[in-house]
Amino acid sequence: MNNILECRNLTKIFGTKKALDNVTLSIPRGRIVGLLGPNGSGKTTFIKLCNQLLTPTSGEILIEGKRPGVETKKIVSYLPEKNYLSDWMKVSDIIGLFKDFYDDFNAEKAYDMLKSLGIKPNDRLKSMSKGTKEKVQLTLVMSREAKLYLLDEPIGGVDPAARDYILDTILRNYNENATIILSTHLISDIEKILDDVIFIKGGQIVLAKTVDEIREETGKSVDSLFREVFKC
Ligand SMILES: Nc1ncnc2c1ncn2[C@@H]1O[C@H](COP(=O)(O)OP(=O)(O)OP(=O)(O)O)[C@@H](O)[C@H]1O
Repeated sequence: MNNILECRNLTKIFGTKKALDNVTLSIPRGRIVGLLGPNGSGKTTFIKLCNQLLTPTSGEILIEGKRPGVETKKIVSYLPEKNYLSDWMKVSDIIGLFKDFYDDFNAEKAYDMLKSLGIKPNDRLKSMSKGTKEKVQLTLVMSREAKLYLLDEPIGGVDPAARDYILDTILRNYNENATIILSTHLISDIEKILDDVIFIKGGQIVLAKTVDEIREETGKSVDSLFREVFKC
């Protein structure tokens, strides 16, 4: 099976709001995919459906051929848009927690990455800035040897100087057979690491191409094309 994720006619309706509207997609292994769209376009809804935090109104998602559930959670590493770690915890406590929870968690890798970001095992979350907490959370998620990483706004709260460093860290630490799907508004920062992009608007996919195709066909960067497609 070449695709790590497939969804067919996926629809999610909240009350009268169609957050996702008949989305059909295939995402291959070994790709870094940007899920890009304006506020309220359905990015978080899609990522939550992949993690079984929401259930589809109709249609289906298959991850390695299986519907989201206990089995898929073993191979999916998920970074939610909000910080869910308790403030009283030390970095070493959180690493212990991840080790207990996930068989594929590599604690040595996590400690190495955190060290290079200047974060110590005894540091407590409550003493950290929002951006530093985000770095900790992203490091933990990327320290799993997962097959699919779902990152919802991974660098939103991190200062511009640290963004490149974090993106390099992601690239250096992920296995090339795995796939990363990340949602972001910070397209110009992130486009250099992307293989593919998906533009989503009003819950519908309006474009799904490789970054090379976009550059060859339009002569534009992903950021410029995004600004054109989503001009207010
Ligand atoms: N629990 C909910 N109840 C009602 N409506 C919701 C709920 N969750 C999302 N929506 C609506 O569904 C649509 C898609 O929301 P979603 O959070 O997926 O967008 P997004 O692309 O992630 O936005 P942002 O970039 O602002 O984070 C929005 O119109 C939102 O208001």
